[in-house]
Amino acid sequence: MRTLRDIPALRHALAEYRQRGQRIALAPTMGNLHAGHLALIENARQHGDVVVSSLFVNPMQFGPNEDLDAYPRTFEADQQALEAAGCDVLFAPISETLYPNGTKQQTYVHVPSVSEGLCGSSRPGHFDGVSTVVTMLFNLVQPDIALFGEKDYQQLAVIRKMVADLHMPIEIIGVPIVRADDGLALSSRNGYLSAENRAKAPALYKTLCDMRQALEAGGVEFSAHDHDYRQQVLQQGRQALYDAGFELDYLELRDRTLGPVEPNTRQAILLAAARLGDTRLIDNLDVLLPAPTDTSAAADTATAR
Ligand SMILES: Nc1ncnc2c1ncn2[C@@H]1O[C@H](COP(=O)(O)OP(=O)(O)OP(=O)(O)O)[C@@H](O)[C@H]1O
Ligand SMILES: CC(C)(CO)[C@@H](O)C(=O)[O-]
Ligand code: BAL
Repeated sequence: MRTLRDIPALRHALAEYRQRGQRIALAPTMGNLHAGHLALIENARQHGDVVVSSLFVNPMQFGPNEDLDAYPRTFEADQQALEAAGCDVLFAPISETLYPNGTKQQTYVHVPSVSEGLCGSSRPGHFDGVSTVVTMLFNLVQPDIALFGEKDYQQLAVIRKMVADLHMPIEIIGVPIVRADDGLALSSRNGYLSAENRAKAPALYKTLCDMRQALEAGGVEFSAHDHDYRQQVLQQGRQALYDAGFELDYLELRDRTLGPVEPNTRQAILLAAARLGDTRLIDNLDVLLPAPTDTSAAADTATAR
């Protein structure tokens, strides 16, 4: 694996692969790698001929009171893990390489609508930082394919929209969430959890699983497609997280494009962000809502009886 820190070396190395007609797959990361990141590399190997990963803790996507300085940096271990996983090129720039004029005067990419609400509300400006640095990485690497984890579901949706709106010739692949044995979604920030909070953390996924079951099955008095029933399940989920010791940022049910759930929506997704102490965790789970009751058919049946 080649580790490259500057732009000319990266461009030179990638031009060689491109000249040979090899398809380049890019997996961007912020380092402190775990099995979730390695699943991106594994998928990149399946979809491309050359695997490029980037490791950059992007200052532009951190808010002023967030954990930029505390973010775990484990470069040597990450390098070894990437090499063992079959990565061909690691691009690990320093901040001045990507932001020679700092981040304040930086031209930025804003993806409207899908970057608003959810994490966009809790972390103002976060997705502008993500779309901007991902655009830079796309311009520098010019990958054929890029891989992102479904754990950061809104981020994936923002990148898909940016790529579509700006006609970037890149196939975006979402990789399913890799979880610990107890269900907790792997995340670099899990390392911030105290032993006590790590023991509480799986309640986030468990709550989503309980809610999925309730939403898919419906209630005794309600059709599972009933708006009030869904609100009741969401309220119970919020209470369950509160009881488990979480402070909730959001817990929402959306359609899979992150639009609102409409009466005929079936493919939905539960999304949550919640804090245990200072640690902010995110998770999501897909839900297949039952088909709406066909009232005209029900009325016909009733008349027939
Ligand atoms: N558990 C996971 N399963 C699948 N993909 C993941 C998982 N965790 C992270 N990823 C993906 O890896 C890529 C890099 O993410 P990042 O380096 O921010 O790691 P992270 O563990 O999500 O860190 P953080 O705690 O900062 O959110 C992103 O596309 C992200 O969605
Ligand atoms: C996509 C990304 C590498 C951009 O900094 C980051 O947001 C992440 O690690 O998910
Ligand atoms: N995994 C998304 C990067 C971030 O939280 O800043």
